[in-house]
Amino acid sequence: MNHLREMLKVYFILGSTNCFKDPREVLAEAIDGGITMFQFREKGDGALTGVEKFNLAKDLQSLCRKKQIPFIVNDDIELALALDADGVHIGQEDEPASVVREKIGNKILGVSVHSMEEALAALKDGADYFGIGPVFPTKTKKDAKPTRGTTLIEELRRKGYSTPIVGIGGITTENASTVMAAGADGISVISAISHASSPYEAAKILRKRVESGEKGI
Ligand SMILES: Cc1ncc(COP(=O)(O)OP(=O)(O)O)c(N)n1
Ligand SMILES: Cc1ncsc1CCOP(=O)(O)O
Ligand SMILES: [Mg+2]
Repeated sequence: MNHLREMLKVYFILGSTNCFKDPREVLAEAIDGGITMFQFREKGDGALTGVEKFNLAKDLQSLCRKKQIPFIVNDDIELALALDADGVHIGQEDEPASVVREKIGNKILGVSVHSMEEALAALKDGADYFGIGPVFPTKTKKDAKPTRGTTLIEELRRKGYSTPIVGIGGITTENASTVMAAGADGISVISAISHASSPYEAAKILRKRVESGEKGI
């Protein structure tokens, strides 16, 4: 867990409904471009289920393993355990974090939080990192909470909490540096990479922005 902060720098999330070409191709390019962590999130209209979902997850995990990129599963704890994934990400509408922590042992546990109260509860329940957002407007998650900018990230840092944090929601090469400046350890994106004409170039620029803190154009 020592390197969790480093691994969160450019955290790419993908499922088959987020891309216009084969997700395996998109992930392979994103890995070559420099993503540092990956989340399999198979959700939304037309999402795969059953054996098709399992097989896609297995293929994506195998791409991650070849390049030592941590592989996290969104929501589906049983899938994460079946694949021996590196961790899971859950939100406030998913299984309670305390129950998930019991099920997954010392695998990475990410929890979405939207307030100080949720953050403190998640810490008590064993969260390793927070996903905070949507920072900016997003079209990718239909049931996303209202956009709140970087206020919660700033509040947590101002109050001295050092828990690893990623900002999520509407993050692009242009605004990634704002999220880092607020105190995040990294940025989590779907469409900025999955919809890019070159997922390789998009991942490469995001990595550069996160590491240099430079504003994009
Ligand atoms: C890194 C990261 N942060 C937040 C989320 C959102 O999780 P959740 O609120 O459970 O919503 P869904 O992704 O399940 O629709 C995330 N997945 N990853
Ligand atoms: C999963 C999730 N949780 C909060 S916003 C969001 C969607 C992020 O997608 P994008 O990077 O395309 O805005
Ligand atoms: Mg969820």
